Amino acid sequence: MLELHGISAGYGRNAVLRECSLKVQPGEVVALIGANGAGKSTLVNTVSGLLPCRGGSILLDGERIDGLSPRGRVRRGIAHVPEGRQIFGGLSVKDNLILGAYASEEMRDAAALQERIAKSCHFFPTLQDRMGEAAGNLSGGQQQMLAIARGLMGRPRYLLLDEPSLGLAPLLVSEIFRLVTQLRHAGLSILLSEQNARQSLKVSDRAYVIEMGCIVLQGSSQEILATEEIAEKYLGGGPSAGVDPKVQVTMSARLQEILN
Ligand SMILES: Nc1ncnc2c1ncn2[C@@H]1O[C@H](COP(=O)(O)OP(=O)(O)OP(=O)(O)O)[C@@H](O)[C@H]1O
Repeated sequence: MLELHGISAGYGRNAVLRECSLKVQPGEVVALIGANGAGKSTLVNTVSGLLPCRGGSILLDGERIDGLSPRGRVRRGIAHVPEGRQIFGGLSVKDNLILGAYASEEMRDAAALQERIAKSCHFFPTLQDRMGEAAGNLSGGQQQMLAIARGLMGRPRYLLLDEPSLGLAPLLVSEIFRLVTQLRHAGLSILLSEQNARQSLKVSDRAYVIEMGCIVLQGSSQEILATEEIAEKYLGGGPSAGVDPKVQVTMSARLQEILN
């Protein structure tokens, strides 16, 4: 199990996360939902070690990992698929994948590496066909697939997906959420950070809502989907909503921004 206990983190004088606690149990998909700037990426970066904790602790299977380097955490089975894909556009698809195995011994064994690439691309046949191409030539959706496949190269047990649907066309967004379910069936436990609240609640078991660096609500995703306040803030209408579009127009700009 991955557990965060009272995590605080920030940038310089900007304290962002305030005593956030959260857990991902084996086999679970857990959604972390919140508006732009709520602190989702900061929390995910703190789990993967890109950002140090200023307080609290992170445990994996009961052992503290918050003192480990990002590489050490990859070795313990945590992969981070960052917001914005962060692929290397000038490198080939294959080289981007190989970078995902940087923490692994298999980096030095060509046959093992090849096998790892094949396994990581199991869900992404398009990537298999475009191994030699520059990653920058891929579409946004394909780049997101590549970022996820690169994460799988570390053979993770826990996958941190930061805003995987961001900037994608609606059809691809649905594809990404279907993929989350497939990855879960393949045995991965997933922390899914998303602004797309409705779809992430539909594919997750449990969810946490983060506002201004604080976890303000947690529960089963079904419960949260049915919560009036959440429906109004994040889903564009009440839970029973035969939502009148005229009512939606009255919602604040901030709430509109995070509608699906
Ligand atoms: N590198 C940074 N330096 C300083 N402040 C930052 C940095 N990254 C994020 N912040 C600030 O931390 C707060 C939380 O940002 P964060 O990116 O974690 O939010 P988010 O919920 O992931 O939203 P988004 O969807 O915009 O990424 C914001 O106020 C943001 O301006």
